[in-house]
Amino acid sequence: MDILEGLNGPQKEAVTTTDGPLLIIAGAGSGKTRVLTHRIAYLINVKKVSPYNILAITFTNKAASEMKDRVEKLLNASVKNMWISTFHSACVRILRDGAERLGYKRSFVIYDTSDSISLIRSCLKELNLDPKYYEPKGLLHTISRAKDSLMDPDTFEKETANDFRSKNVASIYREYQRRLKQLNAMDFDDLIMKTVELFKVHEDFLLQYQNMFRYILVDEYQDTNRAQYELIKILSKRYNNICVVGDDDQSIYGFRGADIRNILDFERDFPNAKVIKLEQNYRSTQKILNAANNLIAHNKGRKGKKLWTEYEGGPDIVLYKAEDERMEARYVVSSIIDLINRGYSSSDIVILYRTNAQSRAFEEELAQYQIGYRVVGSLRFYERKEIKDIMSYLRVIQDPSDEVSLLRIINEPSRGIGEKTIEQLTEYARSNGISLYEAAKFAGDTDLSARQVKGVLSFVNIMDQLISFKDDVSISALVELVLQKTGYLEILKSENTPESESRIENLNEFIGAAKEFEKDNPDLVLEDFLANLALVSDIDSLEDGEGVVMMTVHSAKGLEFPVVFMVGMEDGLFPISRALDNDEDMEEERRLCYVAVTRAKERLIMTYARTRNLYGRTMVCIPSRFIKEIDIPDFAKEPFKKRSMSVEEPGKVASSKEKYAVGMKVMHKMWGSGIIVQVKDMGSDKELAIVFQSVGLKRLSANIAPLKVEEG
Ligand SMILES: Nc1ncnc2c1ncn2[C@@H]1O[C@H](COP(=O)(O)OP(=O)(O)OP(=O)(O)O)[C@@H](O)[C@H]1O
Ligand SMILES: [Mg+2]
Repeated sequence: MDILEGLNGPQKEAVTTTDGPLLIIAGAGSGKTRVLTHRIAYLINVKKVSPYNILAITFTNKAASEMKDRVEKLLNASVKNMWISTFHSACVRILRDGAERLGYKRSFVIYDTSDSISLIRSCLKELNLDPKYYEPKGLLHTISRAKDSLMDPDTFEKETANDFRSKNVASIYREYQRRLKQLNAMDFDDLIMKTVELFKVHEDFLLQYQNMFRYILVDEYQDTNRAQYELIKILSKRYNNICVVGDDDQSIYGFRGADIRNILDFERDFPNAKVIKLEQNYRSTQKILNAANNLIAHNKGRKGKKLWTEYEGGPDIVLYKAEDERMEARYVVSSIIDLINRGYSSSDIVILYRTNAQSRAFEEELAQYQIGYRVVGSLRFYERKEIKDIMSYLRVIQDPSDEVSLLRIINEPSRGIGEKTIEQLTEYARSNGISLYEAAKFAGDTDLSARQVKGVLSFVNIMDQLISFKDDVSISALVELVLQKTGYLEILKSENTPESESRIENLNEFIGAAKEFEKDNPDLVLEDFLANLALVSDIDSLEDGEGVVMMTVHSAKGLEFPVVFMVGMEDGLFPISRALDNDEDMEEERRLCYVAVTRAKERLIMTYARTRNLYGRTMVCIPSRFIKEIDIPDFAKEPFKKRSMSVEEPGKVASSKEKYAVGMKVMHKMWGSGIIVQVKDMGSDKELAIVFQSVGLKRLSANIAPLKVEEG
């Protein structure tokens, strides 16, 4: 197979310009990733470069394995051992080889976030600092940013430590690094920083790798941080065959230390760099590209470029205004049902949102119609740690003998109730034939130390209090009380990291879910609420490649879908509120929106709500400024065929099978009310798939089922 086949002129040039520095700066969907894969194949097949002399870097493991697949197809040979990987996995491989030179053992361990946090805790103890004022997660975040810009503890101290607190932070960083090394461990950020250090200190080692990686390729270059940039700069110094592809308009990781200067300054740092622009887009319709071009034109400081395509026409972009977030979810899901009926498969469709907490409304609505979905890059709402924790609290309040739930929360947040304590309590419970919760009340009668007893009793105290509130306050108020009385919320607040912020958002969203439930079911109690949650959270997991995809815009980078829903298009949500008074953040939000728009191949549907309950608050919303900037004169107002809701009077028997359509509400004699989700032609009859509130999905014959059409 000819490797240059299926490439346009500039793409061919990019593939065949193999020597010297090359910057391919091009808009979304213009074939950058495709150029990289063809370039690898070209180097190997035509230039006879050994696969071992190539290093290709992508942003995620998924992207790396996709790139391998594509190269294998082009070459018709296996590339299993090739260095096509993320920055982190490439560095692990290099460090396994050279870590001994830095005083680590070959077998160094890699610490994940939770390991790192417990280590920071222990450093605080060592330094006699109070974790209340030096919150471990916040510290880790600070240390991580320092490592992103290659600041070791000394540099960090010199450059930032100018008051009492920051001096202490520098000491914590120093102690943390000392302990890591002592433990023969590296955290994620060390992987990059230590590799750079290794190369800087050991020239012979560097030379060995420079000779090995004669050709270096980097995808999504706009999102590299300083440390990663230094790494590729130092590696490519000898042969200078470095090809980076990126799109300054898609730089969206500034908050994680990605440095847009890396792309804007490439030509300065690599003199003689050749620059190739790709402008033809092969992904999207012209209508979608117009939207993307209009939007991004509002950013200053960019290397201006405009996308075009031969794919004229295509369906109009849809803008839908919903009354509130539940109507928004309902609209999106009924549109999805319509699209599926028109032949799209559910995995062609993605719902993109700005923050994870937004997924809940869609998850619930999709579950109701039994449409499979996957939440990518994060957990489903009800699988998230903080949500499981709060649900466990509620379960224990409902039924203190629920041991599984009790064990989940007895030391969450940490109250010094460790494994040993729990073991002893369990034993006491078993030998006295009582529940673990009962046993906890008698902690004083066990062999536990005074300190342990105190911890256990204070937990029981809080829980007893909460249990006594159960019947007197609403469910949502109870949830708030749990978060307050247990200190759960306070601890998250003091962490003050993007992660803890998102946990708080999710918890507030959970309060919102409880409020919704109360409003809809004023007579129901905690037990019913929990039963209802069990239903929503218990959906079978899907095979890979099935189901509607849901994810944040951040995780959609590099991907493409025939149908894209962009939901929650409101000022304060997208763009996110903190960007409203900060120009730099606003430009990053706009790039993020550009990423979202350019994921769409055929259809783009944007929705916003007039009012929104999010994070447990009701807000009156203003449509996103990005909608105006996208500036489409003719948004389709009624995107999907208006469903023939009912031509009959409400409640009248639908006698003709023609009367049924997807989305109709019907009333069944036995099963009560339901909604038609599919109509299949069966010759003279039709098969109706209906989701009933009482019994779930049923398939019925239109001719004989005892149905009445309800008012839409
Ligand atoms: N010359 C071409 N002929 C036909 N299809 C092409 C061509 N170049 C790219 N494509 C197709 O266009 C789509 C977008 O390509 P690709 O993902 O490589 O773009 P990209 O520039 O990496 O996009 P992003 O900026 O979103 O990462 C893919 O489906 C790809 O197969
Ligand atoms: Mg790409």
